[in-house]
Parts: sequence; structure tokens; C-alpha cells
Amino acid sequence: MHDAWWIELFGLGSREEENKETSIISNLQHCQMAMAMAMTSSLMLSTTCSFSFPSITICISFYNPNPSRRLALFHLLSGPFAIPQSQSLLFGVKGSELFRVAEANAAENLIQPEQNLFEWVKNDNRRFLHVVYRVGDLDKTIKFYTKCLGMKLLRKRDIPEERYTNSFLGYGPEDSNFTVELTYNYGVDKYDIGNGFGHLGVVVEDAAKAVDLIKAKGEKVIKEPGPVKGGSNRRDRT
Ligand SMILES: C[C@@H](O)C(=O)SC[C@H](NC(=O)CC[C@H](N)C(=O)O)C(=O)NCC(=O)O
Repeated sequence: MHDAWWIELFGLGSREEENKETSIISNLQHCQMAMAMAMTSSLMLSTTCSFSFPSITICISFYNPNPSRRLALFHLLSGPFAIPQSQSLLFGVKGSELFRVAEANAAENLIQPEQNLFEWVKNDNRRFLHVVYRVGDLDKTIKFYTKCLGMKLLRKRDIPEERYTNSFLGYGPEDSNFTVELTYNYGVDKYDIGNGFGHLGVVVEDAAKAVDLIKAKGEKVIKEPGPVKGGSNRRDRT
């Protein structure tokens, strides 16, 4: 089994889509990841496949073929980083009905069924800002995120006096969207990765098409979509 660090993006579908399948094998190479900000999370149904790229493995989450409103949260999975995330108003009532905040550290962190998630989000505007990881080849990683995953390069900042360059990528402006911040340290072309962090995940409209595109771009899919080990991730209301 590879050292697995991955962030899974859990899509949200209708309640009917209970038969979730996710299989993720990831092997992050030459990268080190750090949390940028903590939030509370909801674990959602998704079907995920993953593929490797020199600096990180991305897990693509998708649903079984029935059309459904796909909503997404990043979920940072790992021992020390196993934290909750908050739902977003972007996902609407259907999303909020189905959202469940995964128990993170203690029972008091759990959103109780009677609590109104909209009130919570209105009264707390904290959100994920970015996740940072160091890469040995900035241009190659940017090309992967943009050409294969459709992200936009939002900005680059070169700090020659500190001998590093940061690049920010995402699916929207940083003032309202979670982004990936890539750090390139001059002259450092690889990193030893630990085994505590999970993975980075992306939700797409059609994962099969996304995987085909990624393969067509010459990237390697290390695990085709398939049954999740250990059953569904969905946390039904208790
Ligand atoms: C722009 C802002 O969002 C940042 O995150 S800069 C954070 C800063 N990054 C660096 O100094 C990059 C070079 C450094 N040698 C490194 O590899 O991190 C920073 O605080 N880095 C430390 C960290 O743990 O992220």
C-alpha cells in the first residue's frame, strides 16, 4: 500500500444514491502538505477514482449514473488533520438537508439535527482558505491542475529573497473559493512525504469523462472507480 495522503472531495447527491463506491489509493510523491485553515466538515457520498501525478495523487469523486445535484466539500483526511469542514450556502437547502457535520474531535462539535445549518453558517464566516503543498516541479504541476482538472492559475508570487515561488490555483476567486497553493523552493526538486495526510480531491460532473481526459493527457490513473472499502462514508442522521 502506498503512503496515502489525499483530500477527498465528497460530492452530495440525492438520498436515493446510497450505494456509494469509493476506492482511493494515493501515493503522494515529492510533496509536503500543510493545513492552511481548519473548519468543520461533512462527509458525503461519492464514488472516487484516483490517479497519480509526480507531486500528488488526486481523487476524483463522482456518483453513480443517476443525475443528481452534485455538491462538494473538501475533506482533509489524515490523523492529525482529521477535522470537520463547514457546509457552504452555495449548496442550497437540498445540500444543507443532506449535509451532516462529521464528528471531528468531540460530541459538542457535532451539529445536532435540530440546529439550523443556515444560522450557523450566517453567524460564522470562517471557511477553508487554501491548502499548501510543496512541489518539485511547479510548471508541471500547474499544467496538470489546469489542463487535466480545469483549475485556473489565479496568481503567482515569486519571493527571490526567500528563494521560493508560490502559485495559487482553484475553481474561482480566492475571496470565495478554496484554493491550492503550490510552493516551489528554488533548487528543491523532490520531497519526502509522510504518511499522515490524506489526499486532495475534486468533484466533476462526469468522472468517467474526466478520467478519460486525464488519461488522454498522458497522466496515469492508479485506481479506476470501484467499490469503497469498508462500506459507505455517509453518516446517516442518528
Ligand atoms: C501567501 C501565503 O498564503 C502563504 O501561505 S506563504 C507561507 C509561507 N511559505 C513559504 O515561506 C514558502 C517557502 C518556504 N521555504 C516553505 O517551503 O514553506 C510559510 O509560512 N511556509 C511555511 C508553511 O508551513 O507553509
